[in-house]
Order: sequence, then structure tokens, then C-alpha cells
Amino acid sequence: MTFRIGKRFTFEAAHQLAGLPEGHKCGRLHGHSYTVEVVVTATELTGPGFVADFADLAPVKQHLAEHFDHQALNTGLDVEPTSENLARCLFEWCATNLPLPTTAALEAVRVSETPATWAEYRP
Ligand SMILES: Nc1nc2c(c(=O)[nH]1)N=C([C@H](O)[C@H](O)COP(=O)(O)OP(=O)(O)OP(=O)(O)O)CN2
Ligand SMILES: [Zn+2]
Repeated sequence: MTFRIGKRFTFEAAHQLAGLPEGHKCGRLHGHSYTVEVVVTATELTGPGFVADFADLAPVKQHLAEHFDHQALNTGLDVEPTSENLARCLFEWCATNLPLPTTAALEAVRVSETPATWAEYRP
């Protein structure tokens, strides 16, 4: 049996994407209200019955506020700021920085630029 929890975060940022056909709208500088979802799993629960305390995911909020919110993402990342690349970048940050219980594992990070679209990274 697998338990799965997630927490959703938001930030606002601008980007433009290279490598698109001439005239593609996403080649122009534009902004999104991004949503980031962090998913954690476990096969056994800890404490009162947690995969992990939702509060254990709180550092993501501060990381996004300090490094992503109201930023031009093209200058802050060493990859093209697509949803896919942001998901991998944020997964790697979470894997290093979130204080999860030893019984829990970071499963995936999902990034949405709009309510209709998403990209997910899970190694
Ligand atoms: N696989 C991906 N495709 C696209 C990405 C991406 O990160 N991964 N990003 C973009 C652009 O950032 C664009 O701003 C968003 O594209 P899209 O959802 O197509 O734009 P709209 O919200 O305006 O959607 P409409 O359906 O055209 O109204 C492009 N593709
Ligand atoms: Zn965009």
C-alpha cells in the first residue's frame, strides 16, 4: 500500500523560450502565474499517521519566494525555463533540501504555467 501527499505552491515570473519556430508567441517575453506541486510517498506512516508533515514541505515556499517569484527566469537558470526544466530543477532542490522522514520519499514535482497545462519530473 502506498500513501501519497502533495502540497501546492505558486509564484509569478516572466520568461521567453528559445528554439521555437519564428513568430511562436512563447519566444516573446511574457509571464505566468506558476503552480508547483511537490509529491511525497511512503509505504508506512509516521507520527500521528503522516507520510510527512505538510510543514516539512514549507521550505519550498521560501525557496520560490527568494529565487523564482517576480523573477525573469531566463537569467536565473542555466537551462531553458520550460515547465519540464523547472520541474526537474525544483525536484533536485527538494531532494537536497526537504527534511523528510526516513520512511518518506520525494516522488515528483509538477509545474503548471496555466490551469490547463503541466509538466512533471520524477526520476
Ligand atoms: N511542453 C511544453 N510546451 C510549452 C511550454 C512548456 O514549458 N512545455 N511552454 C510554453 C509557453 O511558456 C507558453 O507561454 C504556454 O503555452 P500555452 O499553454 O500553449 O499558451 P496559452 O496559455 O496561451 O494556451 P492557448 O491554448 O494557446 O490559449 C509553450 N509550450
Ligand atoms: Zn510561457
